[in-house]
Amino acid sequence: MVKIFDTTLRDGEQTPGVSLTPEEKLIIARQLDKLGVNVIEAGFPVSSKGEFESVRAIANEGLTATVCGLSRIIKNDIDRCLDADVGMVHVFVSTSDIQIAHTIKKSREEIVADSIKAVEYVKDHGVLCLFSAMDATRTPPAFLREIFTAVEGAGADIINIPDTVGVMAPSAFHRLVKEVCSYMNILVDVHCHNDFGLAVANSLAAVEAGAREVQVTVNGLGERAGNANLAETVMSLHSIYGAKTSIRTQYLVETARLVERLTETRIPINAPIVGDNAFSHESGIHSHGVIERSDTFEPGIMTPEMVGHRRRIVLGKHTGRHAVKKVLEEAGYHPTEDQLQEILRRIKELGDKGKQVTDADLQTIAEVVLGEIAKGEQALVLKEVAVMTGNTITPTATVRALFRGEEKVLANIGVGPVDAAVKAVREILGQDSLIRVRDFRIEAITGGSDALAEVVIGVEDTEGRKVSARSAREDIVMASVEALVSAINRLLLLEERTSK
Ligand SMILES: CC(=O)SCCNC(=O)CCNC(=O)[C@H](O)C(C)(C)COP(=O)(O)OP(=O)(O)OC[C@H]1O[C@@H](n2cnc3c(N)ncnc32)[C@H](O)[C@@H]1OP(=O)(O)O
Ligand SMILES: CC(C)C(=O)C(=O)O
Repeated sequence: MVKIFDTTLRDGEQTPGVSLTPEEKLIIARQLDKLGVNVIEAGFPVSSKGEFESVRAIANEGLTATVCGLSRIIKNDIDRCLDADVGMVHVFVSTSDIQIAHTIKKSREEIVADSIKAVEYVKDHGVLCLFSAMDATRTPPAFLREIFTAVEGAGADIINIPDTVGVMAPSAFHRLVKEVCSYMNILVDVHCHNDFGLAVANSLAAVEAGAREVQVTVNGLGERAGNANLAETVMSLHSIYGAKTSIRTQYLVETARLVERLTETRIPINAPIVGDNAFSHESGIHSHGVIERSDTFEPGIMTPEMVGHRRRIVLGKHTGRHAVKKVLEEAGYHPTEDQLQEILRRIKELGDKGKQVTDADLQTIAEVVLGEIAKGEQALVLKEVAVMTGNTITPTATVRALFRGEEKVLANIGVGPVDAAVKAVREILGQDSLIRVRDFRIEAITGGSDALAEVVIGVEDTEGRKVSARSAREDIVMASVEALVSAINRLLLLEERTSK
């Protein structure tokens, strides 16, 4: 069993530009608990009043996970953690020569003595103590052994080997962790940074070498290039190493998207496990294989269902006949072989022009080729859009539309006119609407200030059905609203067709 120590709310929040409100931290903590992490490092209580309150709220939430607070080897830092009611205090101190000389500026003897005092003080208060030798991977091994042995003697429950600046190669980290495990009698934990993209590989090497706890963050957030990514580490442990963790993997995508939204840090489309493309296939040969049997072109030992994702066949320049037939059938169309070839030809024509083939494009092509134009009634019909913007007013949009035959007029504000208009359109659907905008891309397709703007919008419902649509206009607000309305109509139609 490998324990999962999540530090999204501490090191993850140290991502430059990210800062969470206490309410947002609590929401994430609840989700991490639902996911099943063993430890939630909720923050660094001494760093601010808000941070202290936030850690205390999480510690008193009645979560199953142990809630941990970070502390320097300073009594006041530890007191703030204890006052915040945490179940574990994580004390850390620099141990590498470079950090000792330029940050903490104490002798090694003082550092060892203060570390012992800090650990004893934590243990005197009856909570768990985790000790980190910061910059362990650039620390002389003999000094690392000296300080780890000293804090173990002082009562530490866990020691952590951080690769603070992410400089280890997996083979070297394996050797280091193995050596530390050979002389420690308590749980060995690792904390890897991703400066060379090796944080997950190093965490896995550490587990192979005997570490039984790994520190990770959702979406790999953290200082600089971030920490070991939780989903990648956990799924590698489960599916490749056959190791057990307490993680309920079916919540991995849900968790990643929640953190993406609250931290406003976008998950790359090709991110492993949780990225939009993690189980998407466009090329004809792959799609054909996957339609026949998914593990022809997927790992198989990890499926979308295992992580709460969905498999998608995406159409474009590289598409083949089998994929188009499958996607059309799922949308309720049954073309003949000739019609299928014609639809495929038109899709490739769009792809050759460098265009993304949206779901709305496919539907339009299919309806033209199958002679089914304008068959379905549009659920949402746009009547009027008005926007106000400027340097002294808050951008505001008013939208008048028919939604399922009922006329509605709604207004909203936004960071800009497009945002305000998009929000107003969403309001038309009602408060309970579970449709949300997932992708939004604006491109100028001609030059100059009168350029034609092309907008591609993707919307998604709670079932994970995704639909994209485009519009092109000189007016960027109108292009955005039209693309959104088109995408919403297509999604509502898809919901109707697929729930029959
Ligand atoms: C690798 C990591 O991620 S470690 C965690 C890093 N996270 C953070 O720093 C986020 C929160 N930090 C903060 O809010 C602030 O830095 C605080 C409140 C902790 C300290 O703020 P300030 O008192 O203004 O000090 P500042 O941040 O400029 O410098 C750090 C001080 O801590 C000392 N320090 C650093 N690590 C330790 C340690 N483990 N034990 C004792 N002292 C330490 C430094 O020597 C320096 O002391 P000095 O002021 O006497 O020179
Ligand atoms: C506090 C320690 C574990 C840390 O964040 C690091 O070394 O990167």
